[in-house]
Amino acid sequence: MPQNTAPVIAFLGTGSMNGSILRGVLASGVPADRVRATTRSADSARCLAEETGVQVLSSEADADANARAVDGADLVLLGVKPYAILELCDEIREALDPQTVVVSVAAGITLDAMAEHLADGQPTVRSMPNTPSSVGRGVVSVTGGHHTTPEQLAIVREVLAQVGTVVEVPENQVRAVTGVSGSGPAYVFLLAEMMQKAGEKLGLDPEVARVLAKETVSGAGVLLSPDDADAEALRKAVTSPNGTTERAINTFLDGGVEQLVADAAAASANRGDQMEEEFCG
Ligand SMILES: NC(=O)C1=CN([C@@H]2O[C@H](COP(=O)(O)OP(=O)(O)OC[C@H]3O[C@@H](n4cnc5c(N)ncnc54)[C@H](O)[C@@H]3O)[C@@H](O)[C@H]2O)C=CC1
Ligand SMILES: O=C(O)[C@@H]1CCC=N1
Repeated sequence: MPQNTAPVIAFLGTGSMNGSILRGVLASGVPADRVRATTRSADSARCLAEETGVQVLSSEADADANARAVDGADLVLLGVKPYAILELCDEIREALDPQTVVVSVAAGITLDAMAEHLADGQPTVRSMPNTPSSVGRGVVSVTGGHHTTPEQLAIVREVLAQVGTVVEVPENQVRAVTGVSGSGPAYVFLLAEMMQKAGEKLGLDPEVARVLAKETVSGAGVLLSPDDADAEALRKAVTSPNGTTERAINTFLDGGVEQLVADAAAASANRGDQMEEEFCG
């Protein structure tokens, strides 16, 4: 993305997820002066500003912080917790330019609910990103709202492409995206935690077990990185007939791991549905 034409982006609520996208956007070469951010506390605003060089306003220190941050922005990324998204829409509604595209990264908040809390005709996008965005290896879905033009959606896609792979899905599939990739990094980290514990049980020093587990998961991730990489083929390359890995894989499969992963993804998706009912009515 050419630096002088980069859209001005405001990140409202810059914690784990919006912070990951912010760091990824900056790492891709978007200049810090094209970006603003808000957090709740003055301390976190100061830390983030020092780390990134971006102007960060605190909503605790300045009640107008969010409204001020969206002034002149082309894109606004809403990154507060789901229960607070619609309140934040109310807060910034009058300060938004009619052309500004409002992108929510929240689970369980629908495009219709956002539209009800913004001015008529305000362009909106619902997205479901994940935290590897901070290292440019995120994967994120986008769904355009009723008033979002293809050109506006293309700009959002272009910005998010700086932090990873972008897919477009209909809104009724965001629940499935959440179950696979939104929550997904946590599944992989859980596996790494369990591999470390297993190593300790097998008698390894905890630090050695930590390094083995962490490097195995991250190294396997690198092998899976090329576009044409195939998880099944990579697994088979480790699995010698009647060897050690075959015994381990069969232990996973006999223990019902496939059903367990499907159940976990469905539980995440179903919680997204529940949140829609709780917060969007
Ligand atoms: N953490 C993740 O891996 C993912 C999170 N999400 C979505 O991202 C959103 C945020 O989640 P996290 O980043 O995990 O939460 P978080 O708690 O780390 O971040 C929320 C941030 O919002 C700030 N904040 C709260 N109220 C504010 C206000 N009125 N004005 C300005 N800043 C305010 C907080 O200080 C905090 O920095 C949620 O809606 C979640 O559904 C989506 C995909 C993945
Ligand atoms: O746990 C959550 O609700 C958020 C949404 C997807 C990942 N983290």
